[in-house]
Amino acid sequence: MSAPKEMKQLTREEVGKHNKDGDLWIIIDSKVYDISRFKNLHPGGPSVFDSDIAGQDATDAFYGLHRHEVLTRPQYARLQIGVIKNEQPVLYDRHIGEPSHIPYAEPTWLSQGYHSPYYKESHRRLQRAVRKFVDEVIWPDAQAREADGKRPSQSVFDKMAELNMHAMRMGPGKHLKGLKLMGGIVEPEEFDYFHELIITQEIVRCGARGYGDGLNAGAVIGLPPVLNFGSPSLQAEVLPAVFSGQKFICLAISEAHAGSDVTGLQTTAVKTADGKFWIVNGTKKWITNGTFADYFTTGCKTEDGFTVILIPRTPRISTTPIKTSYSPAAGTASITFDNVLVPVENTLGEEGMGIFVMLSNFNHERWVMCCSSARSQRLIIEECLKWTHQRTAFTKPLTSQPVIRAKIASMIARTESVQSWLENLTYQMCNMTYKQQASKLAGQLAFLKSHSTHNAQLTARDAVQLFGGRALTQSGMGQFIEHYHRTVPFDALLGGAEDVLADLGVRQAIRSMPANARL
Ligand code: HEM
Repeated sequence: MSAPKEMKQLTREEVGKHNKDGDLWIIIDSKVYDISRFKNLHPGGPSVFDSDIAGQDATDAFYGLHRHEVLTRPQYARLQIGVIKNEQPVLYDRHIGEPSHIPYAEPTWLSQGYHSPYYKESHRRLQRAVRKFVDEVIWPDAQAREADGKRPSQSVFDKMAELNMHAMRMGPGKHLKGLKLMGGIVEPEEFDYFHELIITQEIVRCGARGYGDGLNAGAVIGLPPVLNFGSPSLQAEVLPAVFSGQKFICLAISEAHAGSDVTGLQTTAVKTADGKFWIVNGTKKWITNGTFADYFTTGCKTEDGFTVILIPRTPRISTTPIKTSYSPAAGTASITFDNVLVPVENTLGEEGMGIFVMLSNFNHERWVMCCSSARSQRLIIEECLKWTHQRTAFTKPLTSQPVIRAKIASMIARTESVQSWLENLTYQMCNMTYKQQASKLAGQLAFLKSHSTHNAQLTARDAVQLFGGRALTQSGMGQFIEHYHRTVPFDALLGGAEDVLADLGVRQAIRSMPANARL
């Protein structure tokens, strides 16, 4: 952060002399800016500089109205002409690759001076490496693509592939065997659900929901059926293609006609007379990554019921982008299958048993969503704490108002409860077989997902109250709040609607009631 060498060393008295139109300097965090010409171009208007800040220290005035990032944009950074002699800049927004020092901006296990029984040294190594990678490679692409709506850059997929991140996002399992994970800092055999949680939570820190989904969310939900039910030859073709970031896959279940009610689906798969191919016809809707997917893990109505089939892209499949409230970077699509021929070997699981293929992945999918939700709530807390700390109203920082502090208290309590429950359940997953997870954790994870997304929406609402009008604009101080508030309702729907999941949790509990229990 030190000033470039050619910067003038100035005293505050010298700066103070440049305090009029045509010769106007200000100090922000010990850096001196010449705004003589910029004044009339200033997006906030020229009049703000006519006040007593001309030639003076405008640090507090600046941070009450702008994000730090404004000063790092090249067109504004070059307004800096000097530094104040014997002073150093002390303000920053984020240190690349470093943990945040804002209270509650990190889970306790990453906060200085706290302890956790869950995370081993390999988790900490992975977290540090992924944090750096996300800050340096993913974060800038996330901000740019969320804004321009293009899909995540292929260079990001490629770099993730080099580190085998796409494979790690599928969780622990034999698909990791022999792979060099994150440059070799974690052994495939020791990779567990906490490692996976770390990767998911680190990526979510980008605060770009559409981009986050664009970054292979389709594989997170669409590849497990291939991993668990695909034939060896199908796996040999599809897994390396997806793990190397060269091919993309999506889960194509929901339709305009039906979503969770799979019996209502109208996409049909009928066998050819020789029994060698399926002929697939129908439409799908809201399919994440659908616009650029090469493979479609597709729910079809077949003679025996509901069957899941892996359909490679052909010219007889058309995918059209759907405009949603988040960025088109997610590749959300409507899909039409028009007499698409698919080899029967591409059937995932048994014919007519597609529901088991889908059910088998629900727990993991919901757990991934809880990881994301817990971390994105924390990002909002960090934004809110910074804002209410630096913003002055009625001559005092916003944090001096009890109503503001009460909102922050609720946000923190909600987020910490989600993360703690999540870590508990992750620990259970690490110590249970898949079958045990299915019977013991379906209810717990349904509850946690419902609890997470309910809390997330309360936090989004509270954050809007704290940021006021700035929570409604897509740039400026409240840009992450606006984004979060706009996109967070998705989380309460995907992978099971909030109320339905809460009900599922209770129904599971009732099923486990001992027959002889009485008050
Ligand atoms: C080098 C110094 C400055 C630069 C480069 C700068 C740049 C900007 C930019 C880019 C915006 C658009 C909103 C955003 O992107 O956040 C903005 C808005 C604004 N600026 Fe500045 N600014 C500077 C100094 C100041 C100072 C010292 C004040 C106040 C005393 C000020 C008052 C405002 C106001 C009131 C707005 C409108 C904010 C809103 O609508 O939320 N600016 N400025």
